[in-house]
Amino acid sequence: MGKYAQLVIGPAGCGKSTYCNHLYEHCQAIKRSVHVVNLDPAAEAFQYPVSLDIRDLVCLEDVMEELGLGPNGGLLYCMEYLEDNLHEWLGEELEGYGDEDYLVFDCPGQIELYNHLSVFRSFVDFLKNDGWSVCVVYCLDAHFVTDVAKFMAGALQALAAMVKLELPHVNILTKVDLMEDKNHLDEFLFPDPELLLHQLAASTGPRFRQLNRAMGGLLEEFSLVSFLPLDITDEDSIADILGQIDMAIQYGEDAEPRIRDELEDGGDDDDDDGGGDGGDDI
Ligand SMILES: Nc1nc2c(ncn2[C@@H]2O[C@H](COP(=O)(O)OP(=O)(O)OP(=O)(O)O)[C@@H](O)[C@H]2O)c(=O)[nH]1
Ligand SMILES: [Mg+2]
Repeated sequence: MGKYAQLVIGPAGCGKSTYCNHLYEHCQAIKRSVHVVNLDPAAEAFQYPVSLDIRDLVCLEDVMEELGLGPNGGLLYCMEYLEDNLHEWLGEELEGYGDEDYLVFDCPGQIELYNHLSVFRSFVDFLKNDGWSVCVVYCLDAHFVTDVAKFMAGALQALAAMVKLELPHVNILTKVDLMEDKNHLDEFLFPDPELLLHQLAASTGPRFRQLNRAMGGLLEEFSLVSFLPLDITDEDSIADILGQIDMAIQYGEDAEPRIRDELEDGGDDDDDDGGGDGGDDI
């Protein structure tokens, strides 16, 4: 069936790890197997079971202590260390995973890691070469939609990651359950640059008009920036998101032929209860 992965990225504290945990629990409930990988060398506690952990390779605390670096410099060092050890460490770890496996990479929150450094580009290139179909899941906190200027900045960051990583890409607006007023939510989920520009003009001085227009034009030209809402209190919300990601990476597309092949091979299935009625063609 193939090997599939999500790379969950986004600004600090936007809800990446919460999304990973929520997705893990949803998959448990629907009996779908996923493995969550911690790629944050500074992470301390997890709500999900960690299948693979960057801290087995490099840990922020040790780096800060041994090299006398601060938290930001230390994190950059850790991620560059990961980049230098992709083949040795990740390659070896991934040998334990194969066809039909689904990994979810919970990444650290500094956006310069995606936009300024080459580590994530090298990381996804490595996964692609190793046969993984990867979808980038870009998380943005719903508080970004309380202010048009903030939203534009967030959408442009998402666009930059999209362009930099060149992968199937899904944007998620997290923490929607915390929004008091959801009346204007749709305007941000499917942003219309013209409308946003109009609102932006009301909150910024006239000398920014051209700059605002250029940024709006950029979003319009790519017409790629739309968001799926994540409300962790609503199970349908995570199911919809997973469905969109499945479509983006064509997860399960060849599942049907596999079932057919198994039936043609005699189909002496071990467990299933009432599944065998007829079964001539599916
Ligand atoms: N109500 C609500 N709280 C959330 C949601 N997502 C995250 N939070 C809270 O926001 C805080 C940060 O969430 P995390 O999931 O740790 O965010 P993160 O993006 O993994 O953070 P870093 O890894 O540090 O960049 C935590 O207190 C979460 O409980 C959400 O969808 N709804
Ligand atoms: Mg996290």
